[in-house]
Amino acid sequence: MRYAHTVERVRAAEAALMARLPQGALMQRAAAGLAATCARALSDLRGSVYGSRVVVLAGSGDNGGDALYAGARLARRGAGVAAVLLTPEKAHRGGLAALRAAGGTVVHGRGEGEQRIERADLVLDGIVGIGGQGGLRPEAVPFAAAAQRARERGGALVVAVDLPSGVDADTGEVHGAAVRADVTVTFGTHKPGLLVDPGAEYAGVVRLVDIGLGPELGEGRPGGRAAVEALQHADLAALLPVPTAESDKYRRGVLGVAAGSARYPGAAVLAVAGALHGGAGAVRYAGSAAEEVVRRFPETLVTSGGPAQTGRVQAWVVGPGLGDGPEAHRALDEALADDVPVLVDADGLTLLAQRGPVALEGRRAPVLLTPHAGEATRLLAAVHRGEPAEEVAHARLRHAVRLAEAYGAVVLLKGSTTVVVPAPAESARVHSARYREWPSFPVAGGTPVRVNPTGTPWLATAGSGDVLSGITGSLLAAGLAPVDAASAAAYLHGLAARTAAAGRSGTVPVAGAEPQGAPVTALEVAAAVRAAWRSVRAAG
Ligand SMILES: NC(=O)C1=CN([C@@H]2O[C@H](COP(=O)(O)OP(=O)(O)OC[C@H]3O[C@@H](n4cnc5c(N)ncnc54)[C@H](OP(=O)(O)O)[C@@H]3O)[C@@H](O)[C@H]2O)[C@@H](O)CC1
Ligand SMILES: Nc1ncnc2c1ncn2[C@@H]1O[C@H](COP(=O)(O)OP(=O)(O)O)[C@@H](O)[C@H]1O
Ligand SMILES: [K+]
Repeated sequence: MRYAHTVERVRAAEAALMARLPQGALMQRAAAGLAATCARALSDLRGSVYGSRVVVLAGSGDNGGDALYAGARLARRGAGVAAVLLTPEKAHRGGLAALRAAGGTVVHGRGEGEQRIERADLVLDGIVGIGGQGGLRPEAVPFAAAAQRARERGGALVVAVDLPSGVDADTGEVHGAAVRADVTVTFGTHKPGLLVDPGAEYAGVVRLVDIGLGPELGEGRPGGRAAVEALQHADLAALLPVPTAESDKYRRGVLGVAAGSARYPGAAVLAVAGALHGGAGAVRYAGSAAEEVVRRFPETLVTSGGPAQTGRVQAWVVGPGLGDGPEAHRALDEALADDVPVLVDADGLTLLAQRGPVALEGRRAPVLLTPHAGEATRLLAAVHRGEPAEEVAHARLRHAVRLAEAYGAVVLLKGSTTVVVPAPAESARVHSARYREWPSFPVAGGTPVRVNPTGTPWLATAGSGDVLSGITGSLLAAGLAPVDAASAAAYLHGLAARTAAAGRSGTVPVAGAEPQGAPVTALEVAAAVRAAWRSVRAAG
């Protein structure tokens, strides 16, 4: 598992650790790790550190201190290091003295600073770290723009110190200008903003430097004190159900799928495709696309009636391609009336938004909502004001938490970074009538939010969401807890798309890297789940 902690937690852990260490020890650990990463990158880029051109952008806090000390270490190895001080009178004194003692220089004036940046091999972004508020301040913007020009020219590598300046450490939100980095060297633990878009996109490849904060952060205990966590191959291998000698199709899980309509039969086929590849022992389909489904997948048990006419299932997927007619309403009602976990997606979410959270009241078994940003907007409009979809996508952690709170449901919010939020505890369940203030992220005392590390923009293709619903439903029917089912399905789905696009299995996701290969269709993603599953088990 990869864990990320909020600024508040990092500060508390840092304070506890610093009390036992000599002053400045943590900063030296951070600077040593940072300089080592930069030295490796410079060696790869130009063959050696000696003679390379490095510019340090240093703000007024300890983030600037880290960058200046790292600059000093690079200068001692023969790099030409120049520092641009954003507020010279407040620059980190120890770091600046170390840089000067190692032969580094200070650049004066904006023009010279920009020129140096544009000619640099490596730019260190130490403008602001976890002490930052909002986007970059105006005085920093021209230097960030110069760094971006240097990157685009293909010359310079931009390395962010702890996190890209201007990115919100706790949420990944970006308000205004921010630095775009190729590599982010982060200290002690990941910050949520490095794992969630848009922040994750600004961060590029993230390298973690261990500075000894682990025990203070509760590492080693399940979940520790993390606000966000991301599954890795080994976690997934432990979660995926594997049949035993005693298994039969019922024990492996029977999933009900209520999807598709005369107008959208394809959604039914795609949801069933995802379900069959997701490992259910059997899939029961209920709806008016029964003929199309059985023609394409003869192994499906079908009825043209609704969920109430279907035999027993261990979980329902309801919504993809249902439309909004009376049959669609009936399918949603009947699925929600069954005392098993229910995943509501697509048109099912639009119908649910018309009714609001009250439609889920009285249910005991879990509900899992899987909206994209537009559907999330509609669901939120039922309880509060509907913010535009772009705003939901831009602040995805916050909005997914709001949705989970408002509907008392597990929420998987799809998009460039898919996030999975656990349902709030019963006591914290808030409904529209009592709604006064939105909860803020992270929910105090809450379980970590899961973020999916395998997503790829190749998934932005019609019907791929239906496939995800099917995979998730299968894992729900197999008995996985909803958060596990949702996050494991998102992981497999992303990996399957990468595998299908690249034409080879086992592709391990690399953050910040350009997508490999060629376009894929939703059905091909479903078919590639098998290869993804194999690669996960091989690694586990
Ligand atoms: N925690 C740990 O374990 C360790 C932490 N370490 C390091 O310390 C870093 C945190 O240092 P920090 O606390 O000094 O804050 P930091 O991020 O440098 O910001 C400082 C000042 O920036 C300003 N400013 C604010 N917003 C701004 C904006 N948008 N745009 C521009 N400027 C802005 C504002 O100053 P003001 O100008 O208002 O006085 C603010 O006070 C952390 O990220 C890591 O690198 C490691 O050394 C070792 C272990
Ligand atoms: N830019 C992107 N990067 C990564 N994944 C994406 C991106 N855009 C969409 N996706 C994924 O593609 C799928 C699309 O689902 P959805 O919006 O429901 O489409 P549809 O209704 O056509 O099936 C989701 O799993 C979503 O997370
Ligand atoms: K920074």
